[in-house]
Amino acid sequence: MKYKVLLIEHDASSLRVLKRVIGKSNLDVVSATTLTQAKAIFSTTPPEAYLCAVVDYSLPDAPNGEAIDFALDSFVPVIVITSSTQEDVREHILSKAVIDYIPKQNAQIYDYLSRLLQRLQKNKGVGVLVVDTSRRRRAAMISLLQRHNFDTHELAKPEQILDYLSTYSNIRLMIIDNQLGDIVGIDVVADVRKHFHKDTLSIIGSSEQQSPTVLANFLKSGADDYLAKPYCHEEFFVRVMQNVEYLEQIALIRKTANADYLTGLPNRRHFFNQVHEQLRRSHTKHTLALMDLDLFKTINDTYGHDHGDVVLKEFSKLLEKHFGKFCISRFGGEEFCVFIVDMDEAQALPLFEDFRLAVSEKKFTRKGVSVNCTVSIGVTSKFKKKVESMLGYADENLYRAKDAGRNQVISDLPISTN
Ligand SMILES: Nc1nc2c(ncn2[C@@H]2O[C@H](COP(=O)(O)OP(=O)(O)OP(=O)(O)O)[C@@H](O)[C@H]2O)c(=O)[nH]1
Repeated sequence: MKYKVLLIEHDASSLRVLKRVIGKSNLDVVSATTLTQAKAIFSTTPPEAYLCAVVDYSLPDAPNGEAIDFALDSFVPVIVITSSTQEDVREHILSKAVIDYIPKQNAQIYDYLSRLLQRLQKNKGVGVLVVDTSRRRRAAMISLLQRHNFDTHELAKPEQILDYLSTYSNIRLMIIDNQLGDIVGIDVVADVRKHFHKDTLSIIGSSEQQSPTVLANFLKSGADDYLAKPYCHEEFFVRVMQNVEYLEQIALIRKTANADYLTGLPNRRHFFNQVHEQLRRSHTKHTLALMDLDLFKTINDTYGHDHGDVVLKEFSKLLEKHFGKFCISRFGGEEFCVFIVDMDEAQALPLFEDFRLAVSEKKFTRKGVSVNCTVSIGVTSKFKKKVESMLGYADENLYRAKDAGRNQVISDLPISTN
């Protein structure tokens, strides 16, 4: 869903630049130059359609931040921009429940706004759990987090944390107080870390105790950061954002390391990690298939390497469509692999036969030129100690498929479709 941003700005040149910046963030801009105009436009759209409002503090018909109150009263989060450098204006803005305040000082503010808008969109999918026995302290944090569009969760007691984190898998950050009745937050963190790794969950410990050992013990027990109470809003957000962004960076690095550069499919190493993970849970029957595009060199030689790349990418999409719920991989070159858990080759063969047919019927088109391509598939359910042993058996069957004329599925079973 493409969100809207309500932009209320009187200055024409600033309006033009802001529209461009917001539009670049893949958001629809709804703009107004006065509060009156904004009210008229806003009355026709539900507030849920808006990611936020970007509001100039001083407008001709709203000189003292009245437009901020209008947006907040309409349940739209607000980013304020202002050319005023007066301290009392800054304090007035920050006394309201705004997302942020951006002074119109230099061109960097547009870059900052752009990053902020992207964050607000991403935050909608990021869960944050606040664990604190005090309803007032929880409410204060939840209110701050909601301004930044986080998906918020709260718990007054630590006993349910593990179940909670397992149920709500989008929770990326837990902020936990140290005084949890009879239980110490530091001990809870140590326990949570046995189940949730730092790469998937960040933890910020927090306390009203002014003791340096609390901070150190939180960090030694597995917390990533510490927030001393009382805290100022800016510090709270900086710590929250840094921890969330750290996890996103890790996820990005992991994704890059695990994926084949051309097709985006899992690479061989990641494929076997996934397969071993599945085998830990299931010990019944499995099927592995090795696939190799037929006479692919001819496609490269005839139509060029770029067209060959298109074939590989389109083939990968088809593979995902047919086998996306199983483990799949591009092993390299024009060789692919599929591992199906809890299914023997007799059950899996029709799936591979369907796929082989779909590939043979597909047109791989680049710049108006279409080519056909077929695939040979070797399938096995034979397993000797390690799953890697299946590769050898599948490879033998793949060789037989090539030898028998290509464009076919060969397994250890004598079946009619072969
Ligand atoms: N376009 C493109 N070609 C690749 C890529 N990786 C490997 N190839 C090419 O894939 C071709 C594989 O050719 P061969 O191993 O001779 O096999 P084949 O032509 O498919 O013949 P058979 O396997 O016997 O059916 C070679 O020409 C490689 O250069 C890639 O990422 N992109």
